[in-house]
Amino acid sequence: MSEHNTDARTDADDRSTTGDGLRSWTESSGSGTVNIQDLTKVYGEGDDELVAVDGMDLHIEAEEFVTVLGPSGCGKSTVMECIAGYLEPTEGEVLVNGEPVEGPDPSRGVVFQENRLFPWKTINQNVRFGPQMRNAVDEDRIHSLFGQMGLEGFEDAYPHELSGGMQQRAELARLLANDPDIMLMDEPFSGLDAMTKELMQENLLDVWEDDDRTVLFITHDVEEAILLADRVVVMTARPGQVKDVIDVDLDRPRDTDVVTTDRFNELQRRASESIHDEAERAMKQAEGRT
Ligand SMILES: Nc1ncnc2c1ncn2[C@@H]1O[C@H](COP(=O)(O)OP(=O)(O)OP(=O)(O)O)[C@@H](O)[C@H]1O
Repeated sequence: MSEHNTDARTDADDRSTTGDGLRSWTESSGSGTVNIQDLTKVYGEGDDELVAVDGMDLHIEAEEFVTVLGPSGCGKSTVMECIAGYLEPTEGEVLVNGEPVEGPDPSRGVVFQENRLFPWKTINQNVRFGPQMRNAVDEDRIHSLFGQMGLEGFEDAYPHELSGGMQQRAELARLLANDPDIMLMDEPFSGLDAMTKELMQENLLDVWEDDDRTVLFITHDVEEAILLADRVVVMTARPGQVKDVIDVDLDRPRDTDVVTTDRFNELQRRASESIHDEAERAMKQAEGRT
């Protein structure tokens, strides 16, 4: 067992559950370590077998903001879905707070590029759906989330009545209503226009700086990866592994102006160089040349 894993088990000792096995509302903050250990995920069988991720190791500290960069098809979403508990690893394991992930849990909230709001429910109904299912609605919290996400006045709107940016704010509010320890974000802003994306990045940084949450954020955008992260993990082309980990030593709190600094540019260059060869390999794979 690795040193990191031992640390994570100590965190797990402090973890409490309610009678029905779900993390209780008040006890859910403060933890959120993730240990990915020798994770391999193979899809299909025989001639259709595809090794998406091969022996990946990564430790994420509680309250850390980690972004993941990698070429298309290198297994980023696969890794995230193993942490979320949507997928089972073929080999290896994912530990959260020292315990193996055995399925989805509200303490691990997921946001995708396309929001998963219920189209037939209002924004208010969507946001309170998770807590309602667990009999854990906190009216003050729901109310303050609407303020924090700039959704006041849109409580009774339906998702299709909102812009793409507003829908992603509602999606974030829906996620935060569950007070997750860990936020798993799979290219959440990639479908947004540049200005909305920048506002959402600032919004997310504010949310993260205010609360004690671990964030794993997948992106193809090198600038976004550095702007948000404590550490940028660069993955290899498929089968995915960790190629490089870049410590982002930029001051916090951060806003989008930081992208004009020399240090930002240095980090951006390093990340771009690191991903360049992998992107080429991924392109050859896609063209069937490897
Ligand atoms: N359910 C599945 N069945 C078979 N192959 C799959 C399945 N899901 C993903 N794959 C394949 O596994 C590989 C990794 O996919 P994954 O979506 O994890 O990559 P990614 O890095 O998130 O890609 P992208 O950046 O394009 O979103 C890809 O080649 C993909 O086609």
